[in-house]
Amino acid sequence: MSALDLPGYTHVYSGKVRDLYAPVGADGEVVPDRLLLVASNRLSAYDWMMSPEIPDKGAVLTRLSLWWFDQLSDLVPNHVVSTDVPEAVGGRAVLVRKLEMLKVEAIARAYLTGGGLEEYREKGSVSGVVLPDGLVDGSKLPEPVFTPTTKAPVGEHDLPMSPAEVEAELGADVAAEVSRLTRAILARGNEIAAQRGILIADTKVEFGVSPDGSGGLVLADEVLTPDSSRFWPAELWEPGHPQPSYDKQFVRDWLTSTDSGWDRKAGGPPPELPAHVVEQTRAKYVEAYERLTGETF
Ligand SMILES: CCOC(=O)Cn1cc(-c2ncnc(N)c2C#N)cn1
Repeated sequence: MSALDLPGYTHVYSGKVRDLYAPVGADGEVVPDRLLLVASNRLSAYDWMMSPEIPDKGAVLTRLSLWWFDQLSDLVPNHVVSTDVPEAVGGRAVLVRKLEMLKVEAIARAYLTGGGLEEYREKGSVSGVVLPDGLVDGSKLPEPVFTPTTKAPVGEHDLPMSPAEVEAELGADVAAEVSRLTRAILARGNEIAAQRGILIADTKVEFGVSPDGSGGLVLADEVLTPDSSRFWPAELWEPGHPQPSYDKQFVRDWLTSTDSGWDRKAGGPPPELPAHVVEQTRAKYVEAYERLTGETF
């Protein structure tokens, strides 16, 4: 991905679908306590970057994340400073407080699938939490479970962290608070989402602390979006097999159909997405936003 030339900002880092910039002062120095978090229109599926991009995806997910930060403000403070951002990224960027980020991917699961299901099938537990017998793909868990991972370097996979490893990294008190907050955020998310026809199977949040050590945990990054979480359509939930993705199913279905001509196992990149798949996918992001927030995109 080529970084944008944003007057007044310098590019810091690019993830798969989002980019970080730092504001530069009139003196040409980087402003030390702010960052610009930009959501692209890029879509990742099956660990490949899709082409073309999905129009408005960045703006929809930015507005959804801002809405969730507000819904969660009684639970935890957040890093949002302002949406007064350069026109080139208007609507899909947020000016945030620069924090010292915890070196733990704070993941909570309300439904069992993916890596959590694999661990359960091996051990009867996930991240040290023993689960009831007989759970299957898509089973709802008795309550959300904290299943943290490392923050792996680019190109490597995040690795599960045991409770002891999390405590060694964060200290016992902060580890307990990160676990409590992550589970509370997912529980709150599902209280709201389930009423609007969406199940949030799991989510990844990130916390930071103020560089001067003042205050407690601050919720950062993005929150409860289809990029950081598994969104499932509630009306199609049926434990016992992989659930359809709320937002990525059109892409997955087309890529795995004969129409695409793609052989995922062959290891080559996927073909360009056809216009109808791009449009249907955009519509699902807008639909998720409008159903959850009650606002028109
Ligand atoms: C490419 C987008 O960034 C990330 O994926 C994760 N990330 C977040 C930070 C961060 N660093 C300091 N302060 C913050 N408020 C944040 C935030 N959010 C760095 N990487």
